[in-house]
Amino acid sequence: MSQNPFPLSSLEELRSLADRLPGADETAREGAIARQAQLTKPVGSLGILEETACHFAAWQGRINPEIKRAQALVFAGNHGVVAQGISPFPQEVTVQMVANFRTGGAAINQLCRAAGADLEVIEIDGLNPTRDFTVEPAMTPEECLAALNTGAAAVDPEADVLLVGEMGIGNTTIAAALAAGVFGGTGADWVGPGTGLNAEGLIRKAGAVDKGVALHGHLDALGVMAALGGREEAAMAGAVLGARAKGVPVILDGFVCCAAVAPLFGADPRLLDHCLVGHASAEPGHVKLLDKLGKTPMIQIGMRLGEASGAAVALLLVRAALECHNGMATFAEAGVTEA
Ligand SMILES: O=C(O)c1ccc[n+]([C@@H]2O[C@H](COP(=O)([O-])O)[C@@H](O)[C@H]2O)c1
Ligand SMILES: Cc1cc2nc[nH]c2cc1C
Repeated sequence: MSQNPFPLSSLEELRSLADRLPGADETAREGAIARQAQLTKPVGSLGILEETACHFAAWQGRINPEIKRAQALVFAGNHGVVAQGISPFPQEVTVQMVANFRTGGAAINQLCRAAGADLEVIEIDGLNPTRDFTVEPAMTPEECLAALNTGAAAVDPEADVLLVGEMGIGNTTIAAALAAGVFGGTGADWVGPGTGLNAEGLIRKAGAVDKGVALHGHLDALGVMAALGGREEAAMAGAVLGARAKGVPVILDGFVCCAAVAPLFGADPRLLDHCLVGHASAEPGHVKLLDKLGKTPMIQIGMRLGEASGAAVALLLVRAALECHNGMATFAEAGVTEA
């Protein structure tokens, strides 16, 4: 296990970071798989609950993983590209929803209570909007790095799991641009209605993504993160890496969260190995993006809210998975005849 490499001093460091970050504990994973085979159920009959328990064993480094402290981080940011008319909501909704998170009135407050997670909301750069990527790079590499380091620093090393989410009017356009910038394709391939954009707006949104990709799409995955991304997206990428450095498994949220970490995958796919994807969002780009990232979502229940809500619902299933894994009797203990 290596030293905590944060704060990073340049985005370039991401290229070799996977070699400096801890990997999975394969002995713990094997032990968990062996335990699953001995529990009083036909092998495989608990479906993804079994794989989930083994994932947590590998990334917590113990055969019997536990969740005492679940940390949910919601990063908030604003985006210059809203000037292109790509969201039905005005930019001031970002700060208003941050206030709603703080007073406990948002969906994520209720879901964190239901799932037993502690919520923290972090406004990146005081919600100062990025620049409009259809005109110029959204961020300088230095601004992007600052947001990434903020995200990495926010992770509690005592947490047993991290849920990652965001709030930012316009950021489904950022997500589409990041997906196109990292994996190719046109704006139309990656955009969707987000918070409820109409058909005319969708054409503008796809056009904005195409314009941004034409301007900045020649850049590599890390260049794309700064030029087409957003501050809360960079912070989410940083939190995912900070969690890896601190030995904390991660549950990713929807389209925006997964697009935020796509540049990490572009730099080195191993950087996402400790992450589960909580759900498949109804935003149409998400399922396509998960295919590119090689990730299977835990659930698909038509959610498309963001703010870590899908990750919080998935945490309920992770808790169910670990209760079974740790609490069930083996065939030998229960005196049940094996196949
Ligand atoms: O991540 C998703 O799957 C997702 C899908 C649709 C909407 N959102 C949320 O909606 C906001 C962005 O939507 P928009 O239409 O303003 O781009 C932002 O605050 C996200 O949290 C998020
Ligand atoms: C009301 C509202 C709540 C949200 N939560 C995450 N993104 C959001 C966007 C809007 C518009």
